[in-house]
Amino acid sequence: MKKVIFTGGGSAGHVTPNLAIMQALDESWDIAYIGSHEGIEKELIEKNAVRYYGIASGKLRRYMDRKNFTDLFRVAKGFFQARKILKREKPHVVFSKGGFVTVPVVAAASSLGIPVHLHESDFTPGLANRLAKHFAKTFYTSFAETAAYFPESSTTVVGSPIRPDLFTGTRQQGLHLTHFSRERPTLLVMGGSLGASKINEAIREALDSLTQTYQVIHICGKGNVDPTLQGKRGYQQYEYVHEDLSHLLQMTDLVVTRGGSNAIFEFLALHIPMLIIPLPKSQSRGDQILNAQSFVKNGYASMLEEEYLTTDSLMKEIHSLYDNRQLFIETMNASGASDAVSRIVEDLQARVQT
Ligand SMILES: CC(=O)N[C@H]1[C@@H](OP(=O)(O)OP(=O)(O)OC[C@H]2O[C@@H](n3ccc(=O)[nH]c3=O)[C@H](O)[C@@H]2O)O[C@H](CO)[C@@H](O)[C@@H]1O
Repeated sequence: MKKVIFTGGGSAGHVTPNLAIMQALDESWDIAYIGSHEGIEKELIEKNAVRYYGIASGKLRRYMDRKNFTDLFRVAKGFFQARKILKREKPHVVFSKGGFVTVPVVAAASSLGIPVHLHESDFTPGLANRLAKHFAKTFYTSFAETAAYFPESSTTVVGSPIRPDLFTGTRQQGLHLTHFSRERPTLLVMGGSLGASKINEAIREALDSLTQTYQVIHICGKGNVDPTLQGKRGYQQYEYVHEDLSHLLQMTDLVVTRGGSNAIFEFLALHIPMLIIPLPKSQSRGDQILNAQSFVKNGYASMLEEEYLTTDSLMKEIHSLYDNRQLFIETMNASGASDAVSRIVEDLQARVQT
C-alpha cells in the first residue's frame, strides 16, 4: 500500500490544505498525520478519522525570549519522536504544509531518506518553511512570486489546495442554518481561523449601521462570541464553522477577511468579493499585507489597513465593495484558478512509483 504522512499545524491555515489533498487521495493510500499535542490540527484531523500522532513542539522566534531555550529542547524532543513514528510507519513520502511543528518532522524524514514535499501558502515563506526547505525535495507555492524563494528546478506554482467539499454547499441550506432572508445581501466576516479581536470590535461597533443594509455572519474565533448580541436580528455569530462553511459561503455576497492565504484563495475560487484587513506588521512579519497587496493588484480584492480601521472607514469600504461587486466577480471569474490538489496528488503518485 502507498503511504503518506502529512504534517502542518498551529492554525487552520496550515491544516486545511492538507485536508484538501487527503480528500483527493483514493483508497490505495494509507494516510497518517503528525502534529502537535494541543494545536487546532489535532481536532481537525481526528474529525476526519485519520491516524494522528502528537509530538512535542516549540515555537521558533526571531526575537530574544527566555522560552527560546526550553522550546529548543521541545523541538529536539519532537525530532526524536517524529523519527520514531516515521521509522515505524515507513511512509513513501511526507507532505508538509508549514507551521512550527513541521520542522522536526521534515528534519527527521530527511535523516531517514524519506522524500519531503513542501507547500508554501503565503507570498513570502514563514520562518518554519525557510528552515524546512533545507530538508525538502519538492516545493509548491500558492503565489507565483513565492517560487523565487525555492530551488527553481524543483518548484511548481500550483495555487492553493482547496477542499473540494467547499464547493458543494447550497444557498438554501445556508439560509436554513442562519434563518436569514433571501431578499437581503449577506456579509460574511472571517477574522482568520483563530479570530481577530480588532476586526471583531470594529464590526460590533458598526453593527447597527451594517444591519440596516446587510445580514451579517460573523465567524469570530474561539471564546469570542458576544452573548449580549445573541439573537440580534440579522446577525449570527460562530466561533468556528466546520462542514457548514460551504453553505454559508454559497449565500455570501461579500466578505470582510484577514489576509490569511488559504481563506483569500478560497474566496477567489468561489468568486466572492472581499475586503481584506491584513494582520498588521506590528503583530506579524507582514505576510498578510503582501498577500493582500497581490490580490488588490490583480483586481480580486480591496484592502483596508488596520491602522486606518474605524467605523466610518469600514462602512465606506464595505459599501464601495458592494457597489462594485460585479467588477470584482468578473475579474475573479476570468482568473482561471489552477487545480493545486490534482497536481500535488499526481506528483505524490509519481513519487511512489519511482
Ligand atoms: C495569525 C496567523 O499566523 N495567520 C496565518 C495563518 O492564518 P489562518 O490559520 O487564519 O489561515 P488561512 O486564513 O490561510 O486559512 C484558514 C482556513 O481555515 C478555514 N476556516 C476558517 C474559519 C472557520 O470557521 N472555518 C474554516 O474552515 C478556512 O476556510 C481556511 O481554509 O496561516 C495563513 C497561511 O499560512 C497565513 O497567511 C496567516 O498569516
